[in-house]
Amino acid sequence: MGSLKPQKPHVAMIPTPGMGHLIPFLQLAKCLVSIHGVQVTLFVPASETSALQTLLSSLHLPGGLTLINLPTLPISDMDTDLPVHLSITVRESLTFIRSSIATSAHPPTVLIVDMFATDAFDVGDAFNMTKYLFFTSNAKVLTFIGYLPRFDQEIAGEFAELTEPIPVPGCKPVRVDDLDDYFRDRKSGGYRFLLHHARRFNEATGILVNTFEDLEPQMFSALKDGKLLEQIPLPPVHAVGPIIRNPAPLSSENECLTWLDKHPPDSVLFVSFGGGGRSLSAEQMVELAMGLELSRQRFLWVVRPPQDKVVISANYVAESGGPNDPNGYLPEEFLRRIKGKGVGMVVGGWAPQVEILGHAAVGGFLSHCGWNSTLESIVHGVPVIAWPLHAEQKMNAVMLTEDLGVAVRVKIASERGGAVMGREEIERMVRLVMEGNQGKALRSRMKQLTDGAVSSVSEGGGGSSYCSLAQLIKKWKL
Ligand SMILES: O=c1ccn([C@@H]2O[C@H](COP(=O)(O)OP(=O)(O)O[C@H]3O[C@H](CO)[C@@H](O)[C@H](O)[C@H]3O)[C@@H](O)[C@H]2O)c(=O)[nH]1
Repeated sequence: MGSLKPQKPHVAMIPTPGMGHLIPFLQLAKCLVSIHGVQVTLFVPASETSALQTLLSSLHLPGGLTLINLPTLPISDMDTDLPVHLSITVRESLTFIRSSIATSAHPPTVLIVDMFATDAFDVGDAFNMTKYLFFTSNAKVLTFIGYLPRFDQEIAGEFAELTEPIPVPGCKPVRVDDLDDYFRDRKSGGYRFLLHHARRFNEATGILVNTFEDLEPQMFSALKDGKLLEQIPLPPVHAVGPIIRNPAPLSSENECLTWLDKHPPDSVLFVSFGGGGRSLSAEQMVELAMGLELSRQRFLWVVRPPQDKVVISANYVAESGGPNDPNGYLPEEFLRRIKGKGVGMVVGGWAPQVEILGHAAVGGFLSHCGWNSTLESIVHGVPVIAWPLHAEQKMNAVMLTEDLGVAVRVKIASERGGAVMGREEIERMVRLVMEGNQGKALRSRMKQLTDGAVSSVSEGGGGSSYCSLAQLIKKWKL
């Protein structure tokens, strides 16, 4: 595990697979090493995805950060609910992690795990480590999940039968429609695993959250008030964000960035549904394509194969998990037209999202509201069209639209995949954000959040997130 100066705290970090969890873990690790002088060993989940390989190969690892690749696991018949998949992957890796720590010349004394990796607390206990959780979403979602064990005991039937929103202490009540589908069945694997981890949250000495206090001021004043913690058994919560990937030096060879260079400020809508957890149906993708075209706004769309397999026409079959080539699942005439007019660009697979959002030409983001994407749009001052798909994304969309006023949201029926959102409605939302006064108002509110985000992590300005992390590390050095 490399050499370790005795005075440096050594931290082991255990993320779960999936770019939305791995990217903030890698970034926190880099920040602990480069800014705070901590030694970090991070266990990288096994994954063959090209996105992960690209990310890892582009990383400039600072001395003091060691990555250990976890072995690929022979897991078959995996439940499709994400919490199950992530949790089992961690459980199956614990023997490897345990022996890796046992044979380390300078064993880590602090353990930081993902919200779906609380089973790794057993390893922390075995080596007498101080245990923390790094929660890769926001404080509101953390509080909701922290409250779940108690609420689970209090309700009798299914969540879907509740006639009122869920009254979570310290936050605005949460509507059942804004929860992931596995909340509709309390016996589902997704629900049971989430509850299992929530019950273990308070084994941690503290929880680091990828947010900043000025973004969720009411939440943090409630969390600092002892009364909330009497109702929700959470350990101390520390806002340490926004922790997002640093932009790489702009590459003149990247086709997305060179295309953006040709367009005026705030004139391009960026469209992306995240790191690959879910995608739209084939039918919905065609409506989105047509809606974008009808809006007459410029767009840059990162497309992924549709969720389902649908025959759209005699020569066009959209197939789930198919290759990342948009020609395979978007109508040929659409691709030809937008290329001819130069109004849009469609790329398959993975794009440099942070660099794109930081480009002056980008003036709006149609997003699934994954928390990393949300933080990246806040840091770069880009207003959002919220199109949440699963996990806690609907709660994030509520925060962006109802609490912060920096987004508009698509019709909820289409988020569930139960109804297809038509091209005219999509056209209307795109125009709302990209044209006129409403778009300007959203953009100007977003820029105010940008200022708060940047100052919270500033070292010189004594930002709140910078100081929270520095204080924790001081304790680890004792
Ligand atoms: O083409 C792409 C697509 C994604 N990204 C990056 O990948 C990350 C994606 O993270 P996120 O926006 O959070 O989406 P998911 O991958 O869907 O994230 C999962 O994890 C998040 C953090 O817990 C949750 O908020 C989400 O709901 C959950 O789906 C971001 O940093 C993006 O910049 C790229 O760089 N290029």
